[in-house]
Amino acid sequence: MISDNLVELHGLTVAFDGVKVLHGIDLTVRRGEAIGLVGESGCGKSVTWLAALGLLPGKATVAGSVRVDGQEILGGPRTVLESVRGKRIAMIFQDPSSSLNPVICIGRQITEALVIHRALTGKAAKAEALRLMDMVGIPDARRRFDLFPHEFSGGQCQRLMIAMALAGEPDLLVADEPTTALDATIQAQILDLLIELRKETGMATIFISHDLGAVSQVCERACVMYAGRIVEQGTIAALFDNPRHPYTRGLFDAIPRLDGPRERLIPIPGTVPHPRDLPEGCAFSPRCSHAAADCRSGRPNLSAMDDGRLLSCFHPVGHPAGLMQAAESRIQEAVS
Ligand SMILES: Nc1ncnc2c1ncn2[C@@H]1O[C@H](COP(=O)(O)OP(=O)(O)OP(=O)(O)O)[C@@H](O)[C@H]1O
Repeated sequence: MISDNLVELHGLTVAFDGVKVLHGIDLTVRRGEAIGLVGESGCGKSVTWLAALGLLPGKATVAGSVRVDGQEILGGPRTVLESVRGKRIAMIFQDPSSSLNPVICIGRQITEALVIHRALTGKAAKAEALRLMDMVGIPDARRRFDLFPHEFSGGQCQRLMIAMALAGEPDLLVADEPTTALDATIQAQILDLLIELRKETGMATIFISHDLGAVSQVCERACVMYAGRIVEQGTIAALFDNPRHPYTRGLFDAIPRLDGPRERLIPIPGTVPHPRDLPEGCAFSPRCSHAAADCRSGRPNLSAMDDGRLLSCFHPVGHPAGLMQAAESRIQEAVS
């Protein structure tokens, strides 16, 4: 029987030149689901997936386990990793130039991906490349098949990068800040495209973003990362309505809200520590207004709460599960 779990990360750690930047990430991605990874710059969001896909430079030391459909891909033969990368799991980045070759026309680049991942050739490969260009919303694909990346706009290059990623019919698309470099209207279009493609193909999505609003549109679940660890994980509803880690709350307080009276934005004081200089105990404690002596001496484990979320905090904020569930059922009643 095929398990519901598509990708399982267990104790994933990464060090660069002996300095640990990722401290044992555990995360299960189920088939078809969309999970957001959020946190300030430098928290380890990108490194998590670059490590899982063997895309980090040679100086990185990666340990732990990455299973795809139960098969270990970390530290195994290169052929196993290559059979997964691009085909089972594809990754797209903020900057399309990291994936698109400027001196090869777009049609050929997508066709080559189809040759590699799906062994399509000739007319069949071209027809499929055109279908993918059409699917990601490139108008007049047939006429633009022979154009080069610089002949497309930034948003269209992002769409073309997504088309290349789809060439292998991946089970999981990892989208690393895919909209950050785009203006607001194009950002919204790319988000809609990701949502549509997931509906159409049933692929799972990891959405890495600073933009909590975008995460809530695309994902059902989110992981909040801080200093190389997951500090809170739960459904979008649970995290947005009732953040329990002071860091999650801090991220929300620091963004403008469009859905209510304009409140003062409260930035989180201080900055993310350098991985070389992590404080004792909870890494967030020096920036946390709720921190007590125990936070500075010990580090809380990531543990399951009554409402199903995972939390790593000795002194959570917000409401315990019971109150939250009552609030959720009131919301349900109000909308039904
Ligand atoms: N190639 C590298 N060599 C050394 N350190 C690195 C390398 N890549 C990442 N790091 C370090 O690993 C840590 C995690 O970086 P990562 O890029 O995963 O953060 P992030 O949460 O994705 O941030 P951003 O949102 O800015 O991309 C940071 O301290 C970063 O400086």
